Amino acid sequence: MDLSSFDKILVLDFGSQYNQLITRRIRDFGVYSELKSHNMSIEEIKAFNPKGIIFSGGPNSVYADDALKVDPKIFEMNIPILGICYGMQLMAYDLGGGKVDGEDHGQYGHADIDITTDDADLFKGLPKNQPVWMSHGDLVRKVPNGFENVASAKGCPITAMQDTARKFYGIQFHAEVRNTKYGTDILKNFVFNVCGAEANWSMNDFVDLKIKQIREEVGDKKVILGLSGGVDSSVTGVLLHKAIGDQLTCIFVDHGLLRKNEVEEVMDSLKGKFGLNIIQVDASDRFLGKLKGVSDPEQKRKIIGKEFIEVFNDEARKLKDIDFLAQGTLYTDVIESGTDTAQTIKSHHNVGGLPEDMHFELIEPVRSLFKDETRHLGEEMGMPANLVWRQPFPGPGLGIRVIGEITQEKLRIVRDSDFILRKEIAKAGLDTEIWQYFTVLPGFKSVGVMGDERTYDYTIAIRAVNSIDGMTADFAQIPWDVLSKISTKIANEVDGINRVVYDITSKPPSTIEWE
Ligand SMILES: Nc1ncnc2c1ncn2[C@@H]1O[C@H](COP(=O)(O)OP(=O)(O)OP(=O)(O)O)[C@@H](O)[C@H]1O
Ligand SMILES: O=c1[nH]c(=O)c2[nH+]cn([C@@H]3O[C@H](COP(=O)(O)O)[C@@H](O)[C@H]3O)c2[nH]1
Ligand SMILES: NC(=O)CC[C@H](N)C(=O)O
Ligand SMILES: [Mg+2]
Repeated sequence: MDLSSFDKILVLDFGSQYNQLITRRIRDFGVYSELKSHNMSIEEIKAFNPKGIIFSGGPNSVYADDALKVDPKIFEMNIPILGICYGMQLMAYDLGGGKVDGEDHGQYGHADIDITTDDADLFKGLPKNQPVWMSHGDLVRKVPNGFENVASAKGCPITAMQDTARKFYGIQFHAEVRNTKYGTDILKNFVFNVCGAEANWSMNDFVDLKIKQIREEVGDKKVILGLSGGVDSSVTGVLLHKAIGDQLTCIFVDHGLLRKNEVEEVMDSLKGKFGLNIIQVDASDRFLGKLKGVSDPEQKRKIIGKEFIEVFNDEARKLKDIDFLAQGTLYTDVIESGTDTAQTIKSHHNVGGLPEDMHFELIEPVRSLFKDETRHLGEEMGMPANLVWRQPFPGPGLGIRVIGEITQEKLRIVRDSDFILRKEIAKAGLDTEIWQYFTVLPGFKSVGVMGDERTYDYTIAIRAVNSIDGMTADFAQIPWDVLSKISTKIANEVDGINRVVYDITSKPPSTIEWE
C-alpha cells in the first residue's frame, strides 16, 4: 500500500496555529491530506500528485520583506487552489492586478458574511448570510486579474473571491475552525465539487501506511518507546508492536511526579497486554534532585525533558544497540512548542524540552494527528475504551501542577487533592464526560478558620475542561452540588489546604495546564 492509491489534498504551511486543522478536517471527509512546507518544489508537488492545493493562513504580511512565498509556477499546474486568509492574500498579491494592504484594519473573532452571487462555488447549497471566524490585520483591496468578488462582510468588502476558469479560490476567514458555522461544508465544496476528489481513505489505511513506513525506517534495528500509560504512547506502542514485534521495548518512567496509584494502575493495564514488553524505572530521586530550587515553568519543562532522555539513554545502554526512541508525540505538542513559522506557547517536554545533543533517532508515528484522531486510531486497532478514552495527563506530570518550586510537601497536597477530585467526579458519573480534570497548587496561603482556630494554609484550584483536540477548550460546568462535595472533602482531608477555588477560564486566553 502506498499513497498513490488515494486522492490527495496538499496543504501548504505559511505558519498558522490552525494549519494542521485543515488537513485533519479533510482526512475526516475520507480524503488523504498532508501539511507540507510552502517551500515545496514543483517537482515534489508533481510527485505528490494532489487533486487540489490549499494555502494556509500565517502571521506574516504578503507585502513584507519576510513574507513566505510559493514557487509561482504552482499557478500553472492546472490544479485547483484554495487560499485561506494569508493564502488568499498571497494569491491576490502574486497573481497580478490585485492589491493587499494593512491600513486601519484588524478583525479578530466572529463576523457575519453575505454571499453576493448565486454562482459562488464554495458556498453552493449554503445560506447567503453566515457566521465565520476571522483573524487578520491585512485585507485584499482589489481582486487579481480573472477573479470576481463573491462575498463581503462589515469592514471586509472582499471576503471571498473566485476564478472559476482556473479553479482558484480565496477566503479571508478560517473555514477550518469550529466557530465558522459552515466551515466544513465550504471545505467539502472545494474538495469534492471543485477538485473532484473521492473519499477513498480511512484510519485503517493510516495503520497500514504507518506500519509499512516504520518497517522501512527501522529495518532490523531496535527501538525503545517512552510509555506513560497515556493514550498517545499506548496507541504508539500497539502500532509499533504490530510493525516490529519484539524489536520494541517500552520504558515506563516513574519520575516522582505521577498521580496516586499511577504506577500500579499503568502496569496493571499494560503489562503483558498487546504483546508489549515493559521495563519500569524508578527515577524519582534524580528528577526531584534536578528540579530542586527551580521555579521558572519553562526551565522546569526543559529539565524534565532532558532528564527523560538521560533515563532513556541509561536504559538503552543496558539493552544495547538501540538506535531509535519512539514517543507518542501529537501535533498539539509540536505546534505549541514552536516551529520555524509558529511561536512557542510552552515547551512540551517531548518536543521543545528535548536536549539538542540527543543520540537517538526519533520515531513519532502520531505526530501529525490530534488527540481525537489518535483515539480513533486506537479504537481502529481494537484497544479497549477505558484506555483509549483515558483523560490526558502531561508528561511533566504534577511537576507543572505545583506552581513554582516543587517540594515533597506540595506534591503530596496536589496528589491527594487530585485523588479526591477524580474519585468524586467518577462517583458523580462525570468521568467519561469531562475531557480533563485535575487540581493545581498555586502556592500562596490565605487565612481560614477551622474548629474555632485561625489557619494560614494553601489554596488549591480545580481545573476541569472540555475539548476535542486540546487546541481550544472551555471550562467544564461541574454541577454545584458535586463541586461542593469535592471542596468539603479536600478541605477536610488534605492537610495544608483551607481554601478551594474553581478555574473558570477557557483556552484561549488561558492554557489547560497552569504552567
Ligand atoms: N512517565 C513516562 N514514562 C515514559 N515516557 C513518558 C512518560 N510520560 C510521558 N512520556 C512520553 O512523552 C510523550 C508525551 O506525553 P503525553 O502525556 O503527551 O502523552 P501520553 O502520556 O502518551 O498520552 P496522554 O496525553 O493521554 O497522557 C508520551 O507519549 C511518551 O512517549
Ligand atoms: O506530554 C505532555 N507534555 C507536556 O509538556 C505538556 N504540557 C501540556 N500537556 C497537555 O497538553 C494538553 C494541552 O495543554 P495546554 O493547554 O496546557 O498547553 C493538555 O491535555 C495538557 O495536559 C502536555 N503533555
Ligand atoms: N490568519 C492569517 O492568515 C493572517 C494573515 C495576515 N498575517 C494578516 O494579518 O492579515
Ligand atoms: Mg501523558
